[in-house]
Amino acid sequence: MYLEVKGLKKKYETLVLKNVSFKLESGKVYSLLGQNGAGKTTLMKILSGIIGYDEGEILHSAKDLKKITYYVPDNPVFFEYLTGREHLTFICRLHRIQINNKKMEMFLEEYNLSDISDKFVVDYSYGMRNKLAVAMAIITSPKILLLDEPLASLDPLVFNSFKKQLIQYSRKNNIVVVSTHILSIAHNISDEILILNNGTIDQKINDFTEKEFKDYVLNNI
Ligand SMILES: Nc1ncnc2c1ncn2[C@@H]1O[C@H](COP(=O)(O)OP(=O)(O)OP(=O)(O)O)[C@@H](O)[C@H]1O
Repeated sequence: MYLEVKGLKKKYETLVLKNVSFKLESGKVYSLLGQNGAGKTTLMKILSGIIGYDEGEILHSAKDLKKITYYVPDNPVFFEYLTGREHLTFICRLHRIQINNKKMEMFLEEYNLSDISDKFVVDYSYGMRNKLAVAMAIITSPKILLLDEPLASLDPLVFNSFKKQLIQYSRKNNIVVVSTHILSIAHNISDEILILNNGTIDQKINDFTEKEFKDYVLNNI
């Protein structure tokens, strides 16, 4: 699976994306970085087909990009009085995915959700909600997983297991894009970085040390 964006433009009242070009390949995690209002959410919504764009091209090897892409927003919405397990079952039904009890238990175990799976979401912390939102995406096996600031609220232990899971997921021939403001997370998790600045993208392989990474991003953001 590959995806190439060429000369993408998106205008609201002002031109937010002026000339955005980059390439994504299966098997990699990408961090999407940029100042508040740079256009990260706009770009993710365009990639997932939620909103359109004004000019440019999105080239890809998929039959239907919308069907293989899953966007997790920064403020996911839940049914407060359904449990985590019920949300996962619901999303599987919506995507016509068969999942038996044994598989569901394995999935809950793998994503460290067993303890909270039978609680109502109304009782979840912010971090738990983010975990559930990402699990709901992963259980549908999207080839392109777009995560809008999902990691900020996770404690270091949960973050570490989360990081492993996202990297593992990408290595199964999938693309993972994570938007974040936390540079140590971006450095830790990504194979490549996409810096959105002034409506264009700078794409770089992440072979930086953490200090080099921070210096580079801060000078180019
Ligand atoms: N539906 C909309 N109508 C008009 N303007 C919009 C709309 N959505 C976003 N914008 C504007 O587009 C710009 C980019 O917003 P976007 O949410 O994509 O940025 P972002 O990089 O995700 O920001 P943040 O890091 O703060 O989440 C902002 O100036 C925002 O006000």
